[in-house]
Amino acid sequence: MTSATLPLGIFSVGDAEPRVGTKVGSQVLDLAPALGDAVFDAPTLNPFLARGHEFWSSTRARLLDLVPAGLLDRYLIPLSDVQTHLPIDVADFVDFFSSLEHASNAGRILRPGEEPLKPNWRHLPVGYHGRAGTVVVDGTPIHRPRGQYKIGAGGEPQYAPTVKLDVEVELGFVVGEGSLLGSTVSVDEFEQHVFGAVLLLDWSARDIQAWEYVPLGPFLGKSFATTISPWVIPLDALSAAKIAPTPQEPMPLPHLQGTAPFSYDIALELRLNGHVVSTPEFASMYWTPAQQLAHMTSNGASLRTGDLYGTGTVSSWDESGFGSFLELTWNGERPLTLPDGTARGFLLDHDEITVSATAPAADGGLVDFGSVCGRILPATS
Ligand SMILES: O=C(O)/C=C/C(=O)CC(=O)CC(=O)O
Ligand SMILES: [Ca+2]
Ligand SMILES: [Mg+2]
Repeated sequence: MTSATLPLGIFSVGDAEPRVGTKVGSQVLDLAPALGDAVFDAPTLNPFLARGHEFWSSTRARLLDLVPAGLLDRYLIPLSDVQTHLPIDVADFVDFFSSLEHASNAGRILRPGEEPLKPNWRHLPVGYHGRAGTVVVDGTPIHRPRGQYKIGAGGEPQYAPTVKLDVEVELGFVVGEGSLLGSTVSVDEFEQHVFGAVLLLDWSARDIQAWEYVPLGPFLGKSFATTISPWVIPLDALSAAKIAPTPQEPMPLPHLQGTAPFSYDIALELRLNGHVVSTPEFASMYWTPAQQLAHMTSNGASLRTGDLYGTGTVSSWDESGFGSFLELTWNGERPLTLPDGTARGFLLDHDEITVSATAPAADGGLVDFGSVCGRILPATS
């Protein structure tokens, strides 16, 4: 792992107020005193994010000079002594649906006999607006949601705890610099507006979702919680992970094209109760994060500091990289057998989901995204 990633997050020690830090190996650098700037003496990254791209890059350049030289060592705190917090005050939350493999698999599972992809899918990155206020940080317990759903095709709807609790493996992108209402943001302006990336768990209740969303997008089937990792990886740390995007056919309309399009080579790992159940590859995503940003603003909707967008489930054509239990168990019909001998359709109470990721770093090492974890608690009464 490289120590040059310098991800940003919010930490606290004991009863002290949360503030901005960067992770350096197994330590956290306390940025407000280390850099002498009150923008880091804040309980979220938003004030820092709002300062814009040039400030993010100059801060990173300063740290890359000072940290390896040992000049800030007195501001380092062992990670084991700190608590991490939700890194951003999430302004708006959007979730895309941009993996060809996931969209095709989900279509086959949920709408057998129909064309798996809707006619618009290859023309625009399909997405929906999620619930910003229920984005939580790594480690926050997830209560099994209740909702309305039908048991079996002919059954009556009932209001009960979900029996099809799922999770989707995603990346989340964090907007730093906003845009004006009525203006659009082009594919080429992505790095100007987006500060960095997090790991994202899109908790999904498939029975609630199936009953409520046709023909609209997901609502209560997904709005009960979304978990993100505590450390935001700056795009500047991912320069060596840039790759050519997946070829697109047909060619997207001009407003979804860039002059030098790119995606990222990021290897994800999904674990259930400590057992690796799949290893999705972000490189296979059809729509890029820059195209998603351009699409999101293509009607003149403005960006705000703290906007978060999920890329959509990262998946594959075979089970080695399936990014949801919907796919891994084919809607519960083919339960997984775990190494501990237990079988799993959808998630059970007390199950623990962990996602981690790495990407190539400029120094030949790896960028460590760290991990994001959520444990299922029984439904509250
Ligand atoms: O195909 C469907 O009906 C539903 C798919 C999803 O729930 C996926 C979703 O949230 C978007 C994504 O993460 O790819
Ligand atoms: Ca999703
Ligand atoms: Mg969700």
